[in-house]
This record gives sequence, C-alpha cells and structure tokens, in this order.
Amino acid sequence: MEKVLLASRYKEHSKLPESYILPADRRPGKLDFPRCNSVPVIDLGNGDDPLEIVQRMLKACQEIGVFQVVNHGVSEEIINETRSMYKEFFEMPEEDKASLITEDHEKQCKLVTGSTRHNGNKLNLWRDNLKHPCHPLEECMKSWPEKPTRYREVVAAYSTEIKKLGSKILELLCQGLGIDDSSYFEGKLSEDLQMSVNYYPPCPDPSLTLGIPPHHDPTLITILHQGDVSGLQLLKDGEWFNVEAHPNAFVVNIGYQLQVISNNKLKSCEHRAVTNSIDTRITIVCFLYPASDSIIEPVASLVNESNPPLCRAFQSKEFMRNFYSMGGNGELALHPFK
Ligand SMILES: O=C(O)CCC(=O)C(=O)O
Ligand SMILES: [Fe+2]
Repeated sequence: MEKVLLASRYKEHSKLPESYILPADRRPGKLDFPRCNSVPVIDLGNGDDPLEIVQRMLKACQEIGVFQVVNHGVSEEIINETRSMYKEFFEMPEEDKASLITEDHEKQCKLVTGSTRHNGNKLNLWRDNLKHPCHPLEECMKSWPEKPTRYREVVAAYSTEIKKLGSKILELLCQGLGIDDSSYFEGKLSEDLQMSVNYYPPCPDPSLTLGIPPHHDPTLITILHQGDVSGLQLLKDGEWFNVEAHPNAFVVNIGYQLQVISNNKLKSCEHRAVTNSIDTRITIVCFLYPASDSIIEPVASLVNESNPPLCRAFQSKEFMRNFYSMGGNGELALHPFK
C-alpha cells in the first residue's frame, strides 16, 4: 500500500522522490509549452447552425483529434458535485481506500499507483488513479467505492449524463463522416463506459516526471473534464502543446478505434499529462468503448480507390489485447489486422 499511494503521500515533500524521476529522454523538461490554438471550443447549445458545428468538429478531428465542448447539456451542479466528491475521495485517510488497492485482475474497481508499464519500461508516474466500469450501471455500481457515502449516487448521475453527451457527439461525427445511418454508433458500438479519475498532487519538480506518458486512447471517444488546472498536452507536428483548461468545457479526444472506423479520416491524437508544483489537479476521464465483442472495421462508404481500407475487421477485444501488450501504441496494436 505504501507504494500505491506514494504520489499523494509525497505531496508535502520538497524533493521529488528518486523513484519518480524518469529517464532523461522521457522527461517533459521545459514546462512553458504554448497553448494549442487549433483546439476549438465548440458551443453545442447556443442555437449555432448544426451544420457549422459538425464542420468545426470534423476539421478539429481531421487536423488534431481533439476539441472542447461547452453548453454540452451536463449541468454545472452535477459536474461540481462530482469534482468535489472525487477530491474528498482522494483525500480520505489511506485506511478508507485500502480495500480498493489490489493486484487482483478480477476486481473491477481499482485504485492504482502511478506506476505503469509503457513500451516495456516500468515508470513511476506522479498520479493516483481510480478506475471502474459504468456499464451496465446497476450491476457495476455494486463494485464502486462505498465512501464517500454519496459516491454511487453522484457517479451514477454523472456517468449517465456523459453517456448522453457521448451519443450526441457521436451522432454529430456520424453526420460529419457522411454515414447514412445516423444510428451507426448507437448500441453495442458505443456501449461501454469506463470511469478513470486521476489525482495529480503538486509535484516538487514537474520537469523530471509525468502524470501520464505519451499515448493514444484506445477508445471510440474520451470525454475528459480537467477543471481549471491545465496539464493535458497534445503532440502536434512533433511539438507538445497545452490544451487550455476551461472549467465549463469537456475535452473530447478521438480514440484509436474511431480512427479505424473512420478509415483514418478522424485522427486520434497522441497526448500526455504533465504535473505542476502549485495546484492539485483532478481529471475525470470517461472512456467510451465498443462492447468487447463488437466488430470494428472501416465504414464501407469511407473506403474507395484513393482511401483503401486501413485494416480488416476485428473484434474490439482483440485490438484492446494488442494495445495493452504493445505498451499503449495504437499503430502497433493495429498491425496484426493490416
Ligand atoms: O489527466 C489528463 O489530463 C489526461 C488523462 C488521459 O489522457 C487518460 O486518462 O487517458
Ligand atoms: Fe488519454
């Protein structure tokens, strides 16, 4: 347990523990990265022309694979309640969280250390993370934390709202891709929702460590709330950029499986999380996945002579297995299906 909660335990210390110092070629180094001006903030609820919304989304997904949404329909009250509940959760005494720390792969709800395997190397990362599935809701809730006492009620409401927002975004992307069947992503293809909440305490030397190393999300889409502390960075043209924190916005990332379905028309972006020395940062990340036995393949109408199919059809779970064994690299995970 000592190892697991190290990041939050070291919160008060002035020096970064050795075990968190990354090899020189993996450190973020300088910290004053510029903001990425091409991540648009798209207003979903202000009566803007739906066609224009779809075009802006599509452009962002083609160029960088990330956009932010405001007026998204998830109430401020639910967001604030969820954020304050998670702050309380991560700051509870360790004995209240001990039962969630487990190596047991069968356990659905897990509090894990910042340690991760990435490209075969074990790295210690400056974060604590709580993960659990949210679908089917009633069933999954039984495995969720019992403390804070309002946990299950709050997260059930939050995840239900995020699921609705996810459907709305997928419907708009479906239009943007010109897929005739507007319900293409409904049902099994967007059935699974995983909650993953990151707690990054202030870090004594953010230039030497990372919160999360560079990766693509293996999802359909990811809907992330970063509150008012930035730290999410994306790689564009070989350089890192900050995604500006808008407290009312959700960041939407195109996941690798959606890149495949769109036959490369929508791009999944490589991103990472950096730490800072002043503010605790909490990010609430909802991963929208296809059901594990869904068939993933490029949409037929997006395949033609100049855009040959990226790969053959596969089951979502086959891709996920590869993705994890390839250290979070989407391109390598897709290779066996080429
Ligand atoms: O916390 C963040 O800003 C990034 C989180 C992320 O990329 C992830 O959980 O996959
Ligand atoms: Fe991610």
